[in-house]
Amino acid sequence: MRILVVGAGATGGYFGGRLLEAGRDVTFLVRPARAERLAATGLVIRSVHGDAALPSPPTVLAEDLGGRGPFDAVLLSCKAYDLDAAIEAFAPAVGARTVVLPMLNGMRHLDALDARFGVERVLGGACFISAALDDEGRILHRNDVHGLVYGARADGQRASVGAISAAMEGVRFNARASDDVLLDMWEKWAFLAALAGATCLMRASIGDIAAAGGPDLPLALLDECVAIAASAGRPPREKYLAWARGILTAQGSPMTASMLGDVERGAPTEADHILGDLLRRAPGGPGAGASSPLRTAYLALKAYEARRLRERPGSH
Ligand SMILES: NC(=O)C1=CN([C@@H]2O[C@H](COP(=O)(O)OP(=O)(O)OC[C@H]3O[C@@H](n4cnc5c(N)ncnc54)[C@H](OP(=O)(O)O)[C@@H]3O)[C@@H](O)[C@H]2O)C=CC1
Ligand SMILES: CC(C)(CO)C(=O)C(=O)O
Repeated sequence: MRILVVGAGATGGYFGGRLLEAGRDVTFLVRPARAERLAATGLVIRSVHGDAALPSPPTVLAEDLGGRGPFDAVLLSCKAYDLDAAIEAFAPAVGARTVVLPMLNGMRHLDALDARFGVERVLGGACFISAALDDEGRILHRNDVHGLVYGARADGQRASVGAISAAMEGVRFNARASDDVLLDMWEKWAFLAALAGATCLMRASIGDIAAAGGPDLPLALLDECVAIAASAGRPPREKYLAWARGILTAQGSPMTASMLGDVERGAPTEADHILGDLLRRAPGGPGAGASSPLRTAYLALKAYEARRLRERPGSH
């Protein structure tokens, strides 16, 4: 299976790197700066599950992709705000039998991918990991979770899902084909939105929020997100919710959403994709819960973005 991994950042670099480590036919679609860095240093992963140093990982720039023919699978790992440009960049790799497996958080990217390639080309997917790049461009795996779930969204995708499962056999992460991948995505989205909303609003970890006596905040956010998921016909399973509530209120937990890392670095965020899109889908419309915690968290992030753009005009 020829796999094109779009982006070699935290998630693309980790899961693509693990596939490459296992000897799979992987090429990374990257932009020039990342291509230069990977050529100089290789792809380096630091993880509790074992480090990897992959010299000269195969890379391709968008302008050279046209001559490479269609790939069998595209693993999409850009941030949501780069989605439109990324779609145009990898489109030449998508042929009549290619499937796209997106790893982004949230859901709205599915609409953009379906519109460009057709739903029959687009699987559902989500990844479970906490990872980031360090100053040297190495991938730091920051917890002990490394899962990738994927599954069919349309008739006729069963064979592609089977082929992906075969390609993932023996790799150093947990791969799982799901019979209800949209539910998996909604569950992760509801949890992440609560985590991102609470940790970005408080600029603190889950443990710090609990120590301040505020674990009701992530729980209220979760309840709101769960109600939106339910109104979309995808109520999270009780077992998942029990897990999520435990994580969101754990004493001493250093957990934050990767979005807080983006804020602390002064980087753009996926606030619209993760929080704004949930609000847009809220029963009664985005304005219905004017004083809702989700709306407050979203506004805090939009205010951060407004300030960022004011202070750094011309940035993303
Ligand atoms: N980090 C985490 O722990 C987790 C993240 N996620 C989700 O995964 C998604 C990706 O996040 P993450 O991996 O952290 O993000 P990163 O910013 O670390 O990586 C994204 C990569 O995509 C690349 N990219 C963007 N546009 C293009 C393009 N047109 N062509 C080629 N490469 C491109 C960027 O390249 P460049 O280097 O040139 O900027 C960057 O390296 C997000 O939706 C996030 O919410 C999900 C679970 C955990
Ligand atoms: C919650 C987490 C770490 C889980 O994968 C995540 O997706 C993120 O912070 O972006």
